[in-house]
Amino acid sequence: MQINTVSTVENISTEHVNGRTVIVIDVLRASSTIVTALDSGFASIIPVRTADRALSLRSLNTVIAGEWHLKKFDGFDYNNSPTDLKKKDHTGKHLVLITTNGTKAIEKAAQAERLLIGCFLNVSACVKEAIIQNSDITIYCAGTRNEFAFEDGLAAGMMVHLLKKQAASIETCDFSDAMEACFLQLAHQLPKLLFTTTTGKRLVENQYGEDIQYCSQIDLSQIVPILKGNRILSLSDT
Ligand SMILES: O=C(O)[C@H](CS(=O)(=O)O)OP(=O)(O)O
Repeated sequence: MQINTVSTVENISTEHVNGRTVIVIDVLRASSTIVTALDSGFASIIPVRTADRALSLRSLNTVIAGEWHLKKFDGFDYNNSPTDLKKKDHTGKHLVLITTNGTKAIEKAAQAERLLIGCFLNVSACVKEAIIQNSDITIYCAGTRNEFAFEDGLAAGMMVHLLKKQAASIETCDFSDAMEACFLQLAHQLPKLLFTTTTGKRLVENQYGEDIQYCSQIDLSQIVPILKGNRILSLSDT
């Protein structure tokens, strides 16, 4: 089994996607929001690319969330904030979501054999599920505004480490090994380290420090989100 880690949203190629299991990581915050939404009772997530498209899906059964460069769009119910979303019961509703990096990464990798969503919150469940299929795996870091995001690299490194421990025989790329080394060296500095990353600092400036603390929790959830058509569901519901 080959494991490749892709460092930014634009670095993905068809070779990284076709016939593979792709895990989209966007720790701060899209992946964490998606895991949290499914964990707290949303029936599905509908990722979209424009605010107009999101608003066109408004109905009694939808909740609309998202941001562009951290600012909530006019007319939306929520920012891309997992801790805000959790405050109210939306059981059975569908979350329409647009984010700066995460939903773009999901769209770019949509042709994967299986597309899973991962972050610290569901890291072990996600890795376990990725191994089952026995396909090659691409760990796809969404990053931030076309740049590498350290928090995504650390989560990728943890996944690589778990994969090495659990899969029978794997081959890793240099970037996967580098991220594993970073994770092993720095894991003890979580959650503090996430406050010092580029996205972490931006979130603090915008009063979203609570999200950083929340998103740094390891294995809070057993939910593994999977893309089915144009929706993201919990794998256990498919
Ligand atoms: O909403 C977020 O946390 C980020 C915003 S930023 O562009 O990275 O500052 O978007 P995401 O798509 O969740 O990475």
